Amino acid sequence: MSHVAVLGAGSWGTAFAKVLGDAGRDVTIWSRREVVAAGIRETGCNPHYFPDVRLPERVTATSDAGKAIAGAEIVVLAVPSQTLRGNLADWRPFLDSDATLVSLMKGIELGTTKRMSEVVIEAAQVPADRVVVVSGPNLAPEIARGQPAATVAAGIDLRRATLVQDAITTPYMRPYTNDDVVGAELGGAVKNVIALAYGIAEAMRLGDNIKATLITRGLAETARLGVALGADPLTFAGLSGLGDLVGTCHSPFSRNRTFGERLGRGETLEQAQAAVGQTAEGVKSCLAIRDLARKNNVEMPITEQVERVCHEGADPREALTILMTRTTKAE
Ligand SMILES: NC(=O)C1=CN([C@@H]2O[C@H](COP(=O)(O)OP(=O)(O)OC[C@H]3O[C@@H](n4cnc5c(N)ncnc54)[C@H](O)[C@@H]3O)[C@@H](O)[C@H]2O)C=CC1
Ligand SMILES: O=C(CO)COP(=O)(O)O
Repeated sequence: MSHVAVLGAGSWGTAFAKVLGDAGRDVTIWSRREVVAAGIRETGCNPHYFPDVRLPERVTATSDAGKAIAGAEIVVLAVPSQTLRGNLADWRPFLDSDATLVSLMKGIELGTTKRMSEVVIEAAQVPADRVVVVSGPNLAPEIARGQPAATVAAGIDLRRATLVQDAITTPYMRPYTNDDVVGAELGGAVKNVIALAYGIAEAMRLGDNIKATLITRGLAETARLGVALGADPLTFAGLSGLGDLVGTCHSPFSRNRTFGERLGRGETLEQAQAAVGQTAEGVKSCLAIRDLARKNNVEMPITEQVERVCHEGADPREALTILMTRTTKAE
């Protein structure tokens, strides 16, 4: 069995590599920074993300992307959504003509409003059936510690989705296949925006009723956009929809929720960014999702207000008033 390359040594790339290793795969992690790759090789842990989590012996690391990718049957992409296109331009010469590309990203590209699998298809110049999206309630710190979780491997080619499912099945990870790539990706990207709103509500101590409302109406606007783009509405009731939305909103590990809490306490975007450090995809993706919704004549009121708070300096209290005083309508 050939090895798996995981491109990106951040929080999810590292935890995902551990899952693959625990499932019996040989894994090479690519890190942009040699110091991180060397740290993994020398200590068997990723000292920058999970210093207390021992990676399986089958997991190694390099800062040479060509070495990581060469001969890999599965190439996992675990970088920030907004850098993916540029990264793939560098990696394309190394990609095998039949490798399955796995997208872990939960964002929408700024400017193009493309989903991550669309970016992969364009930038890596591969047919759509080679891409599998993995998405679900998968907070990396829990998975790195072996706490149980489930996820979805979504691909239009069931053979490749099953290949990925098999490669990440462990006693603590239960993956399901699905053929709704659009639904899986939108669920993952929009839940980050809703988690920002949830975090704001949490910090402002607005109560549990409004937090439940944000989850429910957030899912409604996610599904509205998804259906307009061809997704199966049922996908949004699954792990990559409701599952991820609830998991992210509830978890103190969520960078998006934490970012929202900081905004809700009155911090600026820059202050919140400096404090959170890691990728909080919703902050940039809220712009792209708002644009995608407008292009498709889909109403996404929560996303609109999150974008105003993040990028237009709107006061969260005013954003809430706008949401609460919209024209009343049927559910
Ligand atoms: N952390 C989590 O619990 C989960 C994250 N995700 C998604 O996975 C994706 C990656 O997130 P994380 O690993 O958590 O983020 P992270 O912030 O922990 O790590 C991102 C990694 O990308 C690297 N990076 C930054 N700029 C880069 C560039 N220009 N080129 C190449 N690499 C660059 C960073 O050095 C870091 O190693 C995101 O789309 C996120 O939404 C999905 C499920 C769970
Ligand atoms: O996608 C995630 C859990 O499924 C991680 O969420 P955050 O990026 O908000 O930490």
